[in-house]
Amino acid sequence: MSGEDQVLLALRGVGKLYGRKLVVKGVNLDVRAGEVWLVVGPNGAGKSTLLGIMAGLVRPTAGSRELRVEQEKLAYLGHQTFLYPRLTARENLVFWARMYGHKPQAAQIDAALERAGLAAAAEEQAGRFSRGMAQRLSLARVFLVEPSLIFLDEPGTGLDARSMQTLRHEIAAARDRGVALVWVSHQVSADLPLADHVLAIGESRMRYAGLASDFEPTESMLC
Ligand SMILES: Nc1ncnc2c1ncn2[C@@H]1O[C@H](COP(=O)(O)OP(=O)(O)OP(=O)(O)O)[C@@H](O)[C@H]1O
Repeated sequence: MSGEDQVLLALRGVGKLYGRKLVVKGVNLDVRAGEVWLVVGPNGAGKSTLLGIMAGLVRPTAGSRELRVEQEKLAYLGHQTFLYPRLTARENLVFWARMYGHKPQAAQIDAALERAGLAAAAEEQAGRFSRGMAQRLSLARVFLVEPSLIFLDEPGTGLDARSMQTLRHEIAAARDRGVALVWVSHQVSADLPLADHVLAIGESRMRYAGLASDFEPTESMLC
């Protein structure tokens, strides 16, 4: 399979205006199977907007987005967890898996809850969860549906060091299965070792898009 064949998502000249405000401009990007992209930039740079465009949730006002996998193979986790508060942790996972057309085995759900550190809270309503527990359940949901392309917007929000470690393992395992992952992060130095590519945006424009190993962040790219 050639590199071009493996492209799961292609952006060409993508831009976004909110009213007259330019938020994203001139983004070109190919995301290939097995790549982990870290999206970095200062607050308000347009990272979430760009991730939303990639995930098909925000319509760009310029350029094109070409998705080369089925929509059902995408998984997205934004700032909101979108859990069902009246459903238990287990029921949330089962419901979500079914939405994606899966018939999850009880053992699969148990394993996902265990990895998320939620085995003891499996039968509790998600609405009672702390921010960290809710985030862990949301992340478990993302990995459970076996997507080809994952978008995570600051997935470390609310996670303690151990959960962050689990998340990094999940990301590495997904990458090794050939899953592509695009990840907005504020913890650049901690997260960079897991990324093989970096997209840096600042002042609405693309500052860098390429190999993580060649990325030399400047102060203005990060804050
Ligand atoms: N729906 C919207 N309508 C109008 N303006 C918006 C909307 N969403 C985002 N913006 C503005 O677009 C700019 C970029 O926002 P965005 O959330 O994409 O940046 P970000 O880099 O993810 O920021 P942060 O690091 O703070 O999360 C901000 O100035 C924001 O206020």
